[in-house]
Amino acid sequence: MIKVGIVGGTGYTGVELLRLLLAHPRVDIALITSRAEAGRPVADLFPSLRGRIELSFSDPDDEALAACDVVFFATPHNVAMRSVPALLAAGARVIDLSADFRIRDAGLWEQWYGEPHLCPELLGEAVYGLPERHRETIRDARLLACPGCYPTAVQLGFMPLLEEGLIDTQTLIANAVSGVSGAGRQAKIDNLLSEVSDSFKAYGVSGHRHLPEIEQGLSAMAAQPVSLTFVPHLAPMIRGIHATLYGALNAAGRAADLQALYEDAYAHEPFVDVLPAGQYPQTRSVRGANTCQLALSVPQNRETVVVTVVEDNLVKGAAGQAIQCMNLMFGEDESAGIALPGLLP
Ligand SMILES: NC(=O)C1=CN([C@@H]2O[C@H](COP(=O)(O)OP(=O)(O)OC[C@H]3O[C@@H](n4cnc5c(N)ncnc54)[C@H](OP(=O)(O)O)[C@@H]3O)[C@@H](O)[C@H]2O)C=CC1
Ligand SMILES: CC(=O)N[C@@H](CCC(=O)OP(=O)(O)O)C(=O)O
Repeated sequence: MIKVGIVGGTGYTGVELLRLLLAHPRVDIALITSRAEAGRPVADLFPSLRGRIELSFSDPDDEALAACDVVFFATPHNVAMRSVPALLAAGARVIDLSADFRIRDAGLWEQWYGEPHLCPELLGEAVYGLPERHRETIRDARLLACPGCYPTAVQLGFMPLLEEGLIDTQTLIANAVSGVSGAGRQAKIDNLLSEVSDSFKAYGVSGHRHLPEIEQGLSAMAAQPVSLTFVPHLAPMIRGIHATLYGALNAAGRAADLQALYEDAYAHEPFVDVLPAGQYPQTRSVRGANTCQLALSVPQNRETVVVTVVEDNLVKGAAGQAIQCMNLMFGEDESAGIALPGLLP
């Protein structure tokens, strides 16, 4: 059995990890932390877990966490990097759902996250947890940096086009929409029901912290620097991300069978589903599932390709993808515990 610790068990991604890991055949959850709820039974805070878990929340404690085989950090950024060196030194492996180890350049990280990075020497070792791109290196990772929710959708959507060199790398556009759970579970006036319902807005247009992470990943796919216009939006739904991606096709792209390209590229991926031509993915279809669904469209002028992508931000965008990586790291079936259909048809 894999002995698991979760830091940040009361947040949205933390409880999603719990929901999925409790159904995992090879996982034993040893520790779940919360500073605010220390001592309280987990099932008392989350009644959906009644009868499924006996543990109570505990205060984060690196010594206790170090006895786990793997520790998940479902915490805001600037938290995991305080504990990771000690946990790795003690032999534990770490899967960080936050942004602490996603950007390889410490200076760029500090520019976007506004604090000095506490262990820049580990940035080169951290493996970016996008299995569709880094499956083999994930297997050997001690330190796994889970991609952000928007970055997962945008990178999976553009990947085959960039790897094959079929679009202009300087004019990429991603319009992406998130449900409110993407902002976390802590109380914020902006996220009140009365603020977000019956409303739709863009935010972070002049610069969102996911931009450098996405450009880093896309540039590696294209083997040259890419430039992306990234516009995130908030929609009145709880879960889900919908991204609409635009790429200007070059001559090779205009001549290619893009539907076949995507179907072939993702044919053996358990969690990427390319829809038949003419269909468009909906967030409701992947709610609760570790699935990224996408569709290709080429408007009649054949100048631009449009890729529409959906995922559940808390599953393929966070906890599900983290477990997919854990399965790879521990030699388990990649789909163990996460082979779930969406909650709605
Ligand atoms: N929500 C989403 O859709 C996604 C989120 N992520 C990332 O995952 C991480 C968690 O997100 P989310 O679950 O939404 O966050 P939440 O705000 O919902 O939960 C944060 C959790 O972290 C704990 N925590 C906060 N500060 C500390 C600290 N200093 N030390 C230890 N524990 C702490 C909190 O509990 P307590 O304060 O009681 O200790 C709480 O359990 C973030 O980095 C986020 O960016 C990634 C992809 C998608
Ligand atoms: C709706 C909303 O506010 N979303 C968050 C991003 C989601 C998130 O948690 O960021 P990571 O994926 O990097 O962890 C935001 O825009 O900051």
